[in-house]
Amino acid sequence: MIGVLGAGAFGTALAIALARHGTPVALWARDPETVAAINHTHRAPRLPGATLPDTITASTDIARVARAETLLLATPMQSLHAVLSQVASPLTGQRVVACCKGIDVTDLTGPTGVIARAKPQAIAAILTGPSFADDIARGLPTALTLACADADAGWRLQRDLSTPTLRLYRSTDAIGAELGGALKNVIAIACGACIGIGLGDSARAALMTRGFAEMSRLATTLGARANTLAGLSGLGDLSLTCTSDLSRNYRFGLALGRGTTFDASLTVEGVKTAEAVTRLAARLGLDLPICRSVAEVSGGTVSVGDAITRLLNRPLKEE
Ligand SMILES: NC(=O)C1=CN([C@@H]2O[C@H](COP(=O)(O)OP(=O)(O)OC[C@H]3O[C@@H](n4cnc5c(N)ncnc54)[C@H](O)[C@@H]3O)[C@@H](O)[C@H]2O)C=CC1
Ligand SMILES: O=C(CO)COP(=O)(O)O
Repeated sequence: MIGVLGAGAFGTALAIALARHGTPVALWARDPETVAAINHTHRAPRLPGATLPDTITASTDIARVARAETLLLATPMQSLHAVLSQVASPLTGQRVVACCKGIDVTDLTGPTGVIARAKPQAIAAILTGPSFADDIARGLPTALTLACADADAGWRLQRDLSTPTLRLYRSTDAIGAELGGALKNVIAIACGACIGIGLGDSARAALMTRGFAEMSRLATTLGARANTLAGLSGLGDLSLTCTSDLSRNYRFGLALGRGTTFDASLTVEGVKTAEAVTRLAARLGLDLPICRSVAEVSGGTVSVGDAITRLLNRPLKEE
């Protein structure tokens, strides 16, 4: 039995993939309507079109779901600490796998840091990489990074969570994997804004490349390995998110660039992450101009046009 906290698009998609492969899944959702839809109609409101296997059972009882030996956390990043706080158990020795992407604006740590703070006796891991929930739910081939500082636990998680179409690569660099997944969303917003305002594909390629340099600068300063950033969780997810209209972060950026409105009910992790990154960079004395621009434009203090002018007018540098 695997427990999944969060019945949004990603939590539901992972539940479907695991259940199809023969693993029973208990899914926690906070609202009873979602639970009823899953249990009675095998449909999930956040993943329309998908039919859920009947070995997925949903519940509003977080304590029951949290008893599973392996727990996947699939709520948005900024709610992760609050959700873990609702679990009374210390989760001692249980494998707790964050499936969200971002940096907590309160304590400026990634998902495994939040798990360590809330449940220090749990084994924290992260599952991240290029993967749209719809693709996973449809059973299309997907490759992700499963990172856990505890190598033995990571090996077991890789074995238990891989399926014939969900291919997990193992790493012990949880910091690198979670920072790659968090930061690519910020760069995707920048790329969306660049395309939205009409700067074209060459400018987007420049932003992706210089954005990757910022991702690597921050992540390696915080202890990540450079080759983790070059893997699925970093470069892999950056490529997907900065180029696909299916990405909410990219589409949010497009709306900023076009000056149009964006559906506020959608999860856009890059906004808060840009804010957290800007504060982290100031604390660490790092220059991350693209991330800072995304924070300012998303926060409404600078226009897309002014941010671009400022980026282009920076002193010339060595690559
Ligand atoms: N949708 C996708 O394709 C992918 C999403 N992710 C990551 O998964 C995480 C979740 O994203 P999605 O599932 O797409 O979001 P979503 O917007 O589809 O669903 C979020 C779910 O979390 C619930 N939720 C929100 N705040 C909550 C709180 N305070 N307490 C309890 N539940 C709460 C909502 O009710 C909703 O069911 C994000 O960090 C995202 O970056 C990762 C890979 C792919
Ligand atoms: O993380 C994702 C793909 O790997 C999903 O991207 P969005 O959150 O931008 O939709």
